Amino acid sequence: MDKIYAIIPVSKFTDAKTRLSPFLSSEEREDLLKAMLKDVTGTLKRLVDKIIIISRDREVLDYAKKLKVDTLVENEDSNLNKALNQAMTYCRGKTRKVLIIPSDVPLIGKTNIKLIIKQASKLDFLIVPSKGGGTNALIIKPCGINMEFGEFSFQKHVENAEAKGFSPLVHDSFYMALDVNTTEDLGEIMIHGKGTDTKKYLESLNISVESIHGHERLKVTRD
Ligand SMILES: Nc1nc2c(ncn2[C@@H]2O[C@H](COP(=O)(O)OP(=O)(O)OP(=O)(O)O)[C@@H](O)[C@H]2O)c(=O)[nH]1
Ligand SMILES: C[C@H](OP(=O)(O)O)C(=O)O
Repeated sequence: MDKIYAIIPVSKFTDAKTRLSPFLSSEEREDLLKAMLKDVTGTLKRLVDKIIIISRDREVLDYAKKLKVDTLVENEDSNLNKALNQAMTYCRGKTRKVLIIPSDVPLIGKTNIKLIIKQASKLDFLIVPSKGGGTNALIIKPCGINMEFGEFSFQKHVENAEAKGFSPLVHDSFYMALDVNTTEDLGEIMIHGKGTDTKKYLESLNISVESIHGHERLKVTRD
């Protein structure tokens, strides 16, 4: 099968996952991101030919080396889309496909990754939607479409693919759609995250989850 490199963009450790404040402290959010990165890279290992973490944060790059994955130092004056373009430009000529995946999707699982790589082997575009209209995975040729991560990126990426004549394959998966941004997402990890470092970390904080039938599905608390 053709070569495929995974690209994981990571902004910074300090004050990461701001939407989880104040439920988690800044240090706890950093440790959560480290646990999620461990789960994501552990799942991808042996399923892709290379894993590249791109970041401007020296601590992130040092942690990536501890996870025994490759690193790219992100250009200054960058942002998420520029970082991905930088990483894909690096991959051009080295691999036929890239799998772009965020750091905050600890439940992706090997079964899903094997399936989307197989599905995408004969296609130029595969996308995994996230809740809230985002994108939780893309498999494309390096620089195959413009990066539109941000507001409602899923639809924008599909439109960019269609404009290039790619028939977009949408891989619909609850586990791959779950990027951890809100307290309720932490509840989903407590329910579905058996065996993950992310769930183990949340348990260490004495976080628990109850099913409620109010305006939210879950009540997430900590001692
Ligand atoms: N390399 C790089 N990665 C980024 C950048 N901005 C966001 N990311 C990463 O892109 C992925 C999705 O971003 P978000 O879900 O917004 O993550 P976040 O910015 O930590 O979350 P919030 O602070 O709650 O918005 C995560 O893996 C982030 O670490 C950036 O400027 N450069
Ligand atoms: C970066 C963004 O993530 P979200 O803010 O939707 O979690 C996206 O998926 O385009």
